[in-house]
Amino acid sequence: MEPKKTKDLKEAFLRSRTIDAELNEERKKKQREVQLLTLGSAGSGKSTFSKQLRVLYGDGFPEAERVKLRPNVYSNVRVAIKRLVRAMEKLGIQFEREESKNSLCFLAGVFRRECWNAALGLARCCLRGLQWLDPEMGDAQDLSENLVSVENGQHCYELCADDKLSLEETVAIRALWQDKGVQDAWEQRHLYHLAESAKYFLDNIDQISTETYIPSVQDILYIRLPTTAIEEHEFSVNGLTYRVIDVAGQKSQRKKWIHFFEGVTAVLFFTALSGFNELMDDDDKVNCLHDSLDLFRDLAYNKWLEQTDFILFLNKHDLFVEKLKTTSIKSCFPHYDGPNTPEDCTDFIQGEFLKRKPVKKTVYPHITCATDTNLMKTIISDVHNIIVDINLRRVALL
Ligand SMILES: Nc1nc2c(ncn2[C@@H]2O[C@H](COP(=O)(O)OP(=O)(O)OP(=O)(O)O)[C@@H](O)[C@H]2O)c(=O)[nH]1
Ligand SMILES: [Mg+2]
Repeated sequence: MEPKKTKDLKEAFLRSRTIDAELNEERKKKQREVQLLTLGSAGSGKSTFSKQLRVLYGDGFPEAERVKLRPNVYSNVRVAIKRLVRAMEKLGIQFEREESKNSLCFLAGVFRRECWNAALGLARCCLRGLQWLDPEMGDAQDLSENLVSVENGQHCYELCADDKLSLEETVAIRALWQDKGVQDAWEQRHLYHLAESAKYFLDNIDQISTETYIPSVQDILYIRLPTTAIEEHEFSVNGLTYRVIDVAGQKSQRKKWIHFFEGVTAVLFFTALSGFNELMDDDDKVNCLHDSLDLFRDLAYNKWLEQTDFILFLNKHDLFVEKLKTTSIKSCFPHYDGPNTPEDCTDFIQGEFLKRKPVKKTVYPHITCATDTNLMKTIISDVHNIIVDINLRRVALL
């Protein structure tokens, strides 16, 4: 019979070999899998980046999927025209043409229906509050967050997402968009909040209102639909599995982000360069770029992200270049005294971000236009190489 000591040794050896094999398998799996957390203010381009991954490495939005997004295009058109008209009131701008008032009257009926929908949304929130009184259903925090997001107009994108744009509505919207007063309000959009893609959709109102309209991939990239719940997407990119976590950028939603800090391979931080002369949608006292800089600093110094590298996307560069033709970044950075060229201004803003990180933290900046698929293909390929590097270092430490 085998002595007990030898038997124990054999068993211990086998156990250790199994553990080694499991660790090896785990390491290999980790080597192939990266967790990417997209962070940044509302509207900075986080979801558009995920959409580009889907275009380039996923199913590319097949027609059946694109049809489903048609109501979102209509919703963007309605929200845009409503905000433009409201801004005219606020800015004291008059319609150029008398007939525009009739168009507005007609649309007011549509907007009223929307108000009913909003009231319905609030009623649903109240119901949730009542459910909270019963400890087994919902929670109070959920109620207050929903109320905040209704107040911020976050839900209005979903509330006016009818599946049809009637002929009368199309005619009225087109007439208003062509009115000089509305165009003046568009020119002054930095004074209130309006999605930049408004022009893209309003210019194409004739095409998108046809019965046979199916949004193109480009249309989908331009749709503005604020993220309201954390979304996870998985893509296979050059042999790596990307698990991308897309969060809601609104101020009221940011406290939820911390739950996703653990196990992150890299943070993809998005900022909208063009926000330098804009106010936030959810806090109209705060400049968008200043908010983004503060947010970046808070995250770069966050102790849970101490070991995590950041990839910084200086996004909406196309809109930034356009704005610089008429506006100086001095409105945002009064101490800036360099030339107002896109190169100098981008360099300066990049420097402002890099100033707001701990010395030891690695941040990889990229200048991007998230709606441009060709450009993003190159950017994602560069970012991929960085992610491979980060991942190799991370796995070596395991
Ligand atoms: N012109 C232009 N538009 C962009 C760019 N990046 C994003 N957009 C548009 O900006 C809007 C907001 O982009 P999203 O990707 O939804 O922003 P987000 O960061 O996910 O916002 P939240 O979900 O609210 O946190 C969309 O209408 C996009 O089409 C860009 O580089 N250039
Ligand atoms: Mg989003």
